[in-house]
Amino acid sequence: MSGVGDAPGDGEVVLRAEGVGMRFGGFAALSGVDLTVRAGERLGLIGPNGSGKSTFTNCLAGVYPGHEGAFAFRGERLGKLSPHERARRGLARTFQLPRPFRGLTVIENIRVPLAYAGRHEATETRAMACLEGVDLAGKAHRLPRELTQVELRRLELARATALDPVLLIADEAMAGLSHAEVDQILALLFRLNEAGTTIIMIEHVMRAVTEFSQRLAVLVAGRKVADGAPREVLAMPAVEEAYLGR
Ligand SMILES: Nc1ncnc2c1ncn2[C@@H]1O[C@H](COP(=O)(O)OP(=O)(O)OP(=O)(O)O)[C@@H](O)[C@H]1O
Repeated sequence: MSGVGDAPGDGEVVLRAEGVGMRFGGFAALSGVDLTVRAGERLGLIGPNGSGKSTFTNCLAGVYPGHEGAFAFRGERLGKLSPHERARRGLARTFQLPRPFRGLTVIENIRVPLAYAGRHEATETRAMACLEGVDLAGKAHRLPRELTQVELRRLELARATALDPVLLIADEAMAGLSHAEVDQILALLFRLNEAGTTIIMIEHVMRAVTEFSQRLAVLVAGRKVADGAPREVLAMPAVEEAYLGR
């Protein structure tokens, strides 16, 4: 399958994963995964529970430096770069369970990553702009425990995108949200993508992932079994079987 379909497929390659694998003890959670992502793309990375999506994300983010294979990000081999060094190069992720600093206000939660990255210039203004981008400016001085679930997801997105990442991996940003809340997060992700951020969406909410993605890559039991235009991928027997558990 060609992969990129009629998406902006001729853009610069932002990410190239080659033969990525990860073992936990004797168990291969991920095996031989190749993936190419181009600038501006909206890619859905799907697969049943336990198929390796988060493991792939953790390998890419630098959490598992002992993985097999290699990543090149904007042409640079990531090698043993730490998660922090990868973030500085424009790689961002959200976590399945938002992890705000519970003792800090909403705006302080954004100022911390900005300061950590050495962006001391006007961090207050920049942090407020980030919150405006996710419609949370009105809650800037609240504590995370005062936020609703969808507001926490929006804060997580603001935290992840405060440094203007080149590539954002949104890992189950919509789990447990209502239909209307899923639409809120989708709208934010579309907005980020329109502003130039390449996005990999890892999601079980199929309505959202099919609406969002120009391309789908499917993992089953740690291997990539499909990669291409959503309609074609979802019609593939291997994908149907994986989802129907046959
Ligand atoms: N730190 C770990 N130690 C041992 N096994 C792990 C570890 N992390 C993941 N696994 C196993 O690796 C496999 C892939 O897990 P992973 O979390 O990557 O799947 P996933 O596709 O993200 O699942 P989900 O959709 O449920 O989040 C699973 O069998 C999981 O139990």
